[in-house]
Amino acid sequence: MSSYLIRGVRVLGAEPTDLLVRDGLVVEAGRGVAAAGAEVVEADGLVALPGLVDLHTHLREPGREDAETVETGSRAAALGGYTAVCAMANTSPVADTAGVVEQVWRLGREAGLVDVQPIGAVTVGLAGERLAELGAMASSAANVRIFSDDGHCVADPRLMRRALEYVKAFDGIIAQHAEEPRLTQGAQMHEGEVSTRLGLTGWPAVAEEAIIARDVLLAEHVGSRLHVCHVSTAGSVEVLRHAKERGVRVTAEVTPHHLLLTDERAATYDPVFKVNPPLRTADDVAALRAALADGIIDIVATDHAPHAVEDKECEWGYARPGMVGLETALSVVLDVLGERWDLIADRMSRVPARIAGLTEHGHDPVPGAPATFTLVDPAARRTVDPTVSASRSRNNPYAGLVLPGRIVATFLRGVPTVLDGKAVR
Ligand SMILES: NC(=O)N[C@@H](CC(=O)O)C(=O)O
Ligand SMILES: [Zn+2]
Ligand SMILES: [Zn+2]
Repeated sequence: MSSYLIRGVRVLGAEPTDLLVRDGLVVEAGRGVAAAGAEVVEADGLVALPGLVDLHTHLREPGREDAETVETGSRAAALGGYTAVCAMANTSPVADTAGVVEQVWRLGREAGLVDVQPIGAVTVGLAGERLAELGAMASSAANVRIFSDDGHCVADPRLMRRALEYVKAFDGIIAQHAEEPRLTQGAQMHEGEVSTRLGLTGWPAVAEEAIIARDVLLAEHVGSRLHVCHVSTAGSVEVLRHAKERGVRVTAEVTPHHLLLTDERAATYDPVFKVNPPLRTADDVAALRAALADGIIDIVATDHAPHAVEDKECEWGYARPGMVGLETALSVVLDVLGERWDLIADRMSRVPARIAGLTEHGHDPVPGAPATFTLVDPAARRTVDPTVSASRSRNNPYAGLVLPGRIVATFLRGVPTVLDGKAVR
C-alpha cells in the first residue's frame, strides 16, 4: 500500500500542516514531516474534513440500474467528499430480506469507493402491513441497524410501535418518512400560497408534523431510537425541540435542498423541483437552518434520489419525486452555514457516523485515526452543470447556480478514491 504526504492542509480550518498517511492511518502530523517514498498531495489552501457520511442515499440497485447503480452512486458520493453512505431500501426487489441487503453490501464492497451500509425495509415490500425480517437483516453480513420504509410512511401506529420495540433488542433505529398518507392524497407540492396560485394539490406541513409528533411519543413510550428523515417544516422543528427537551431518543436530518430551495421553484413547472417532502416556504428554510446550527436537527443527509429521464422529463403530475444531491451537498451546506468547519464536520460526518454505528467513520484526520477524510477547496466556486456528474441521472435542481467549494481529494482508509477532483476508479 502506498503512503501519501498531504502537504500544507488546514485540518478543520486550523493552521496549515502536513499529514503522513500510511497503512490506512494518519501516522504523523506537523510542518515538514519527513516522508521518503510517499506520494505528495499539494494541499495548499485546502481544508481537511473527516470523510462525509450520508445517512440517506438511494442507489437504485437492484432494479433501476438505468437510474443509478451501487457503483455509479458510490463514485458520485466519493466525488462529493463522502466515505460512507447508507443505501435506502426502496429498491426492486425491496431490501426486506437478508439476501437483498447482503447483495447491496457486497456490491458496495466490490465498487470499493465508499462504505455502503444497507438500510433494511421495516415492512414486507414497503407495503406497511407486516414487519419484514428485521432480525435476519440485523444478523446478516450486512449488519443492518437502520430500518426504513422511506418513500412510504409506516403509517399504521401499531406496526410502528412493534417495529420500534423489535429493533430495541439490538439498538436499532427506525428511520421514518413522516407523511400521513391520508393528508397527502394526490399532493404535488407544498400546500400554501404558491400551490393555490398554480392550482396544484397541496402537501400540507401538518401531514409531516402529525407523524413526527406521534412517533416521538411512541419512541418515548417504548424507549426506542427514532430517526426522522428529511425534516422540512418549521412546525416539525418545534415538535422535535419539545421531544428532545423531554429526553426522547430521536434524531433528525435535513436535506441540502430543503436548506436552500423554496416552493417558489414549482412555478417553473419543471419537475426537477418535485420532491418528497416538497420544497417549503422561506420561513421553513430559515427555521431549518437555525435548527441545524443549534442541533435540534442533528445532521444533513442528501436523500440523493436519482431518476431516469423518462421519469423526470414529463408533465409535473406524472414525474417521480426526488433529486440528486451527493455531488453538491457540501457546497450547499457551505453556502448555507459558511466556513464553520467544526459544525460542518459534526453535521455531515461525526454525528451521522455515530447514529449509524459506523465506527470507522467520523474521525478527524489526526495521528492514529483512520485515513478516511476529504480535502475541500473552500475558495473555489463552480457553476453547477448536471451533465458533469458520476451519477447516472441528471435530475439536479441546482443547474446554473454558482456554489462555493470543490472536493479535491477523498481518502478511504488510506486509499484515494478521488484525486485532483477526479474519481480514481
Ligand atoms: N425524496 C423523494 O422525493 N423520493 C425518494 C423517496 C423518498 O425519499 O421519500 C425516491 O426514492 O425517489
Ligand atoms: Zn422519504
Ligand atoms: Zn429518500
